[in-house]
Amino acid sequence: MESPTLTENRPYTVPPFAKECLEAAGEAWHAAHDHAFVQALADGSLDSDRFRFYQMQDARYLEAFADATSIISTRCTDPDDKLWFIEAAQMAVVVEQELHAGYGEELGYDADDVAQLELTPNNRAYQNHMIASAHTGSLVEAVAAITPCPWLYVDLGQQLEAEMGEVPESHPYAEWLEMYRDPAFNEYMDHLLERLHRFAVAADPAARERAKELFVLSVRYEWMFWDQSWTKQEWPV
Ligand SMILES: Cc1ncc(CN)c(N)n1
Repeated sequence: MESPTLTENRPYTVPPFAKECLEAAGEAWHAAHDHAFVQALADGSLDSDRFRFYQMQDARYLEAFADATSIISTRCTDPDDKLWFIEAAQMAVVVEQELHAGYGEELGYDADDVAQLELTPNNRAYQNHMIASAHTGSLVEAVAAITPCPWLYVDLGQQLEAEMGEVPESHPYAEWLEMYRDPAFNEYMDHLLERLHRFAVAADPAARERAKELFVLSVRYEWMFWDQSWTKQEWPV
């Protein structure tokens, strides 16, 4: 089935700059949706070792996402923007803790195991990319680098919902699938994409171009995150 990911049909507003970013990411966006890890996660055939690998790396990734959004909050001058990014950081930490509590118990790891985990090359590179953009980019660049994280998953959750319908209780990854199709994310996306667009309008053309590049890089890193979990990536030396 052709993924509906580049169409206009989303239950939240996609302002012009966000649309430009999405179009720039085109092929990588589709590739991330179509990765073998995602297909296996959706049809339930993914082995639990790969899922465990993904979840543990992801718990650490979400800590970096929370750090990046916290840094962005310090760079916002508008109090509503500041608060929104603080809340986004808080939400990422809460989600991470829920993942530990739920899948951690089932898959046999705890918060200490996650803390001691060696990050894969791809995870480390993605984290550094977000944190560096948050520190050194203009506001629109900083936000562009963190946007694919929620957007790609929300898009994927809604695409899978359209394809699969209700998730059977017996599905091994039902909780994960249910989480990213939660309609509460539509409001989150409205707020995030509105800010991305507003910061782009306030930026100069060169910063807008750089922001688009950072957005595309994050989409590529999203593909690489699935891939590292599929191959259980290790450092080559
Ligand atoms: C790597 C990654 N990207 C996105 C998400 C969804 N917030 C996540 N949990 N992990």
